[in-house]
Amino acid sequence: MTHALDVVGVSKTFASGRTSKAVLDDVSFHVKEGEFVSLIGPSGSGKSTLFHLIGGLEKANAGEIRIGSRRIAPLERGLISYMPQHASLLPWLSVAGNIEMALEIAGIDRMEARQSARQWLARIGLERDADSYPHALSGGMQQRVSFLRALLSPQPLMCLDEPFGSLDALTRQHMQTWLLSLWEEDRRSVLFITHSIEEALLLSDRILVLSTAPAKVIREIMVPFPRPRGEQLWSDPVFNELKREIYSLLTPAESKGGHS
Ligand SMILES: Nc1ncnc2c1ncn2[C@@H]1O[C@H](COP(=O)(O)OP(=O)(O)OP(=O)(O)O)[C@@H](O)[C@H]1O
Repeated sequence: MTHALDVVGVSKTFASGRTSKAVLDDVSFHVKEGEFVSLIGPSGSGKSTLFHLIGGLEKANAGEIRIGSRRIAPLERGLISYMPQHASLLPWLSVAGNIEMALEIAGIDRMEARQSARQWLARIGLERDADSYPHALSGGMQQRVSFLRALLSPQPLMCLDEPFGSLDALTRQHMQTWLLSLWEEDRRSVLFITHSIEEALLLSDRILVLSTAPAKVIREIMVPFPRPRGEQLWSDPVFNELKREIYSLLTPAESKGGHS
């Protein structure tokens, strides 16, 4: 079966002058069609670097990346839809204009894009902000528009790089349940970076835990909760067990007071 993404034996070392830093060491994993996979790992473990390799912004030293059935050439771009940590909306276009542009890039003609953008904005509760410019929106609203742009982009794989990292706790929680309900209606293949164990457990079908750099995948966790999911998960004992398990994988032995 063809996967949405295959990362096979990928290694990456950054060299600068005489020094070099190995960031990824023989990393392999895949994302199935329609699957939501999260990457969680210590700070500096190369999660964003992986996205840069998949998105063609950096070149791997070894290994292969396939999107769908296509092996991507080094530095080949445009094959994924990408949502960064900070909303990257076009400041000179209105909110509706930003969405229309994503639809037009996806091949929808201008008149239809105009109509469809308004309908989508209504679906995410932003119909009244259609004519505003991005700078006039709150951080959470900007991220909703940014997510919608990624969702409407034509590429089948969405790579979301800690999209809620800069939001306050309450807004973040709202955004998680919002994303979940939208994604559950229209299951795209997603690779999601997060630092939050709860967020990964709430959203994902599978979680890949990375080690410190040079990073390897040290654990794959199948998330067993049925969908649709909601805040009832917080009180599920299995949720708390998995949370503890991931936490202990991410916490180095010395900071737990043990010896390795
Ligand atoms: N272009 C680059 N040149 C040199 N070193 C780099 C470059 N990009 C990333 N690095 C280094 O690679 C390592 C991994 O960085 P990366 O941003 O991928 O980690 P991360 O897991 O996404 O971190 P965080 O969770 O803190 O966002 C870091 O030590 C970083 O300094």
